[in-house]
Amino acid sequence: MTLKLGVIGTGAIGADHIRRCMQTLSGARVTAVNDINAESAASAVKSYAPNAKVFSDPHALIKSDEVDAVLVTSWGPSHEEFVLASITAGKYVFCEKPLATTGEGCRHIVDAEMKHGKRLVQVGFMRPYDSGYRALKAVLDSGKIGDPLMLHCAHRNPRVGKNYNTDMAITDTLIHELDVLRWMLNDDYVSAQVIFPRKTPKSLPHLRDPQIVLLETAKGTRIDVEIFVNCQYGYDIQCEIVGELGIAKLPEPSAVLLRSEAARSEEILTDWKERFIGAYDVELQDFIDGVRSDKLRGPSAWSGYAAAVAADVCIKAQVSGAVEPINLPAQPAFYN
Ligand SMILES: NC(=O)C1=CN([C@@H]2O[C@H](COP(=O)(O)OP(=O)(O)OC[C@H]3O[C@@H](n4cnc5c(N)ncnc54)[C@H](O)[C@@H]3O)[C@@H](O)[C@H]2O)C=CC1
Ligand SMILES: O=C1[C@@H](O)[C@H](O)[C@@H](O)[C@H](O)[C@H]1O
Repeated sequence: MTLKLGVIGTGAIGADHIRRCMQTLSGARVTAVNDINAESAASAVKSYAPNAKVFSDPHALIKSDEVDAVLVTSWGPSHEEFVLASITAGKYVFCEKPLATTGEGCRHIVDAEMKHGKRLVQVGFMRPYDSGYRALKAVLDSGKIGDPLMLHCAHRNPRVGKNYNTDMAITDTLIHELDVLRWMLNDDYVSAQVIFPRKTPKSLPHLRDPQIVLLETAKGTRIDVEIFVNCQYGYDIQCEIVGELGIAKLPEPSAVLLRSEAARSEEILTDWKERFIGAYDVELQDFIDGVRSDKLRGPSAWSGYAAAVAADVCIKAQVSGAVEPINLPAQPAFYN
């Protein structure tokens, strides 16, 4: 049976997910959409899902018989409400990151899901599905570089819009590293510090950019992550693991090596949509397959909660400048 999907939020990633569900993936189709901006919903439907019904009320969409499972791709602050409503309706829900903008908000979802008694939530952390990160983890797990001692990471966007603020460097951008590095290392964070280097003149007055986040894990691995969202030159994701016996680096996306005008060059991507296109395809196919087989396998609400707890502390550390402790409760057996 083809899964009927309802999508809440038809902006950049919502429209892209509708396109991939309708044109690339198998086993599902988009039957319903909602956006507070009716023009955005109408435009997404026209482009990718002409037979989908446009709902003016997101809660009516969630409850509708025309929807078997929900994709939440609206702005971060609205996620908690829609995920909780999906759990109440007993429907599977894929929620883009962040699961909620605070640890407390994520905890409400974890508690509601455990009370329901079955996993219903998958978080849109796509990096564990990325072939490069998977290859890097395979090398680490093989023991070839020994135990990880230090990680040097960078998350660079060419530029951001005027609504992006200093907190969002953590809740919207660093949140990807907070998830994927925890998965990569199979370890939890115990402290965080945030340092602000000289500010780029390309940033807006209200935004501190770049930032360096220093993390420490329970096993003692030290991580530095540069967040630089007005770097101008491209969309660039770096991750280097320094181990006891060697170094392993995230592969660069494949690109043609060009020899031209007395220079050797390779194109750098400029957009997350292209950089992680394969990972988004695989994560959503995994969600669709998980729902159809009544068992989700992707990043859980607990992963969303763990990342949000660390993000809360990073935001505190932005203000204090101090090394702040991170205390994540033990993972409930429900999520093992
Ligand atoms: N996994 C990833 O790499 C990415 C994840 N995202 C996440 O996806 C979410 C959406 O991001 P974008 O598509 O870039 O933003 P966007 O601003 O392009 O689109 C968001 C859409 O949600 C709608 N919306 C906002 N509040 C709503 C509400 N209460 N009810 C219904 N519709 C509502 C807006 O009108 C807009 O059309 C964010 O949580 C963001 O962090 C975004 C980009 C990449
Ligand atoms: O999730 C994403 C955006 O929401 C976020 O704003 C960007 O910084 C990230 O690179 C992108 O992957």
